Amino acid sequence: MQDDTRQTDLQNPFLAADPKGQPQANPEHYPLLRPSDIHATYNYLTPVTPVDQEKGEVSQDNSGANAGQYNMNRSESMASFLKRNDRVLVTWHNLNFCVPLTREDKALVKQQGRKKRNSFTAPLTEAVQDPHLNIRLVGNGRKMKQILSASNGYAKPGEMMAIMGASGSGKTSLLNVLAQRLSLSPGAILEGEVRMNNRVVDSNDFGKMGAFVQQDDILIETMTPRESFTFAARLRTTLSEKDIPLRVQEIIDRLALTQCADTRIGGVMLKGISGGERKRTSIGYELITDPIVILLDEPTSGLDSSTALRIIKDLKKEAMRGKTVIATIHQPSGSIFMEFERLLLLHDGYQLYQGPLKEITPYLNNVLKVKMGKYQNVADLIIKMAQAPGIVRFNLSNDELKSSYDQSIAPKMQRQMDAYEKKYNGFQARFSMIQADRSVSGFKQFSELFKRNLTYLLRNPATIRMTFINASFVALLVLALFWKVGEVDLKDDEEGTLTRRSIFNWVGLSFMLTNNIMMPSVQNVVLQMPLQVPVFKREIMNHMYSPTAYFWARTLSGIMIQLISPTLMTLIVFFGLGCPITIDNFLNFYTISLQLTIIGSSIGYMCGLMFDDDNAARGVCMFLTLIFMLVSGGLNNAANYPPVIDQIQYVSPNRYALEVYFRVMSNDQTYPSFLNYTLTEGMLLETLGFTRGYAMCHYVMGGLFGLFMCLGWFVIVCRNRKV
Ligand SMILES: Nc1ncnc2c1ncn2[C@@H]1O[C@H](COP(=O)(O)OP(=O)(O)OP(=O)(O)O)[C@@H](O)[C@H]1O
Repeated sequence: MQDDTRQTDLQNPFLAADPKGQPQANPEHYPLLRPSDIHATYNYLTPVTPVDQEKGEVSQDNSGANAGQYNMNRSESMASFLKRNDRVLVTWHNLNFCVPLTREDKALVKQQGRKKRNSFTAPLTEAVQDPHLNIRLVGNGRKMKQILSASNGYAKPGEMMAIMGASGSGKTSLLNVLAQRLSLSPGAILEGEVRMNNRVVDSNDFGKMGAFVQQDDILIETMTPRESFTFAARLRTTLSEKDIPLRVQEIIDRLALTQCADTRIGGVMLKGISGGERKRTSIGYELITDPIVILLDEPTSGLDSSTALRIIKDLKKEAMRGKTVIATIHQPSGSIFMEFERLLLLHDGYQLYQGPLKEITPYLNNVLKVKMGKYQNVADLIIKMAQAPGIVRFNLSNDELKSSYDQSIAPKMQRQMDAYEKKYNGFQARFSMIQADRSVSGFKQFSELFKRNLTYLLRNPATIRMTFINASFVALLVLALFWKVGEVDLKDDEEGTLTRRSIFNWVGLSFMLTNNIMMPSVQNVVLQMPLQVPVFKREIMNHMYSPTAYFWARTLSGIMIQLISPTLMTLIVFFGLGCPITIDNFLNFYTISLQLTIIGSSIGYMCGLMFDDDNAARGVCMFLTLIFMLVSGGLNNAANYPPVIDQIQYVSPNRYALEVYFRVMSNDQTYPSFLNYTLTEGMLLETLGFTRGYAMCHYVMGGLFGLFMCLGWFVIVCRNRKV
């Protein structure tokens, strides 16, 4: 038995260079397990003889799967199983995928009102079928939209498979099902199985050994490709700090990103690398983990033909390294189309063709009797055929395409799939470098995310500039309105006019400060939340880090930037208000401004995480801040609220902040004597209902910060517990 060399991909022993220097899968180098790795319960078989005697693909397969075979102990975890496998046959069996009806679907169903018994029966349903909308009734009589219907198929290692079909035919849904990304479709029902090397995968398995490249390039725009790859390598691989730069450079070279490796990725607001480079960066971000299976949703969309071809050729190289590559593709050029080995054609969730690319033309000519022009692009023709069969041949219908597939292709495909499953059953090779079980500590996840988010914020000039401009503008406005309002001599104010005026000013000042610090801190966070949510969703689905690590890193780094605002505000405003300049007053003023800011941010995070819809998040934030403002004691006397409203002021940060600002102004003043009594600070505070005191206000503000942060953390954990 050969030795299982546990090498990294930098010295991939499974590749042999062909004379042109292209990496080639080398069947002779597939290592088997070391004797020490053999679990006692593995039942080793002698090298497998070709399992399928049928002429065709299986007997011609040179993927090296015959090198050895064992039956996996069912109690063994998928993680340890996959560690021994780097060549994965992906198969899927009888997939029926239904999603809840959208409001538009329901309206359509109502309109059509025509219900017909469904011809195919799956245990899932009793059914009603409509020609435009596949409706199924699930167990409890609920109607659902069927997106994939009895889909079977396989993709082999070393090959690239194209999934084609018109828009809405179910390509992305199939890819999502293969990647077990079911959390993207809440309420969806999936029947059938996805297997890898004949082992049924569950929702946690794919992220540990495969990669999914989404259609949209979801990247942090202020980072460079090199920084992005390094971040992914730190959190998703077991490579040492010494090896990470080498691995990153290897990916950069492999995807020809050298020229832009240190340029910011950019986005809508920030010019960065080109569209093709962005797409290759997205692919590299996933390839950094050296995944065994690579799924890509429309990797060429929006790119010019030469860039698209280049990307497909890059992917082809990955397939030649022994990876299983499956990509959905929409109207490819002839040259791109010819790079694929295998094709799956979908229409409304049904399969119309599946097999080697080279067999599509004979199938069209001989079975479907479709005449092709000499220079016709086959890819164009089959897309047209899937959309409107009558265009490519008179009288050709979708029903004929389906029945032709069922009769001519499905049985043979099924036999080949069974044969391959036997052949790849438990096939073993080198260790995968993806972290099967996340071994990066929670603290490491936190520190990497903290660094990334801080860099993101600091490199975002607009954010920093706006923070400075906003804080300075508000501070100057406050000074313009309340310049030296604390510097009045009340001593001989026997009429009390000056005193009333001053108290009115101090309350107004405190109210304005409270709102102008709280509101921007809430809004800054809520407005920024949507920018990073797609990145979070993608990474959390890849199990890169935990929601807890993300939450604390994101909020604490965000709050650090937010602290600029109250600091600037205090420095500009405090000395111009005419309040007694003492250390105590300054510290109280500054501390309460900081506390108000961080509470505002925590409310923003809590609401931003609670809703997917930005408008809903903004709406709830506005509502909360408005309520807190109304019970702050700035608009009416804090001692005189009606009973229910009175309770709200206990959780209103504005209420405590306003009291502290007022105390700073009223502190150390010399109060006048009237006919019957002498006004004191205590009397004044009691009359206005500001009776909590400095210490209590600061403690409660600390508690409220903790409360809103914990609520935000609770929301993010609950909302992502099923990912
Ligand atoms: N979670 C869902 N809820 C409701 N409808 C859905 C859901 N997922 C997919 N669909 C619907 O299923 C159909 C197939 O969607 P899918 O995204 O798989 O198509 P596609 O072939 O990838 O299309 P395109 O090429 O335009 O991306 C579409 O009509 C889509 O609106």
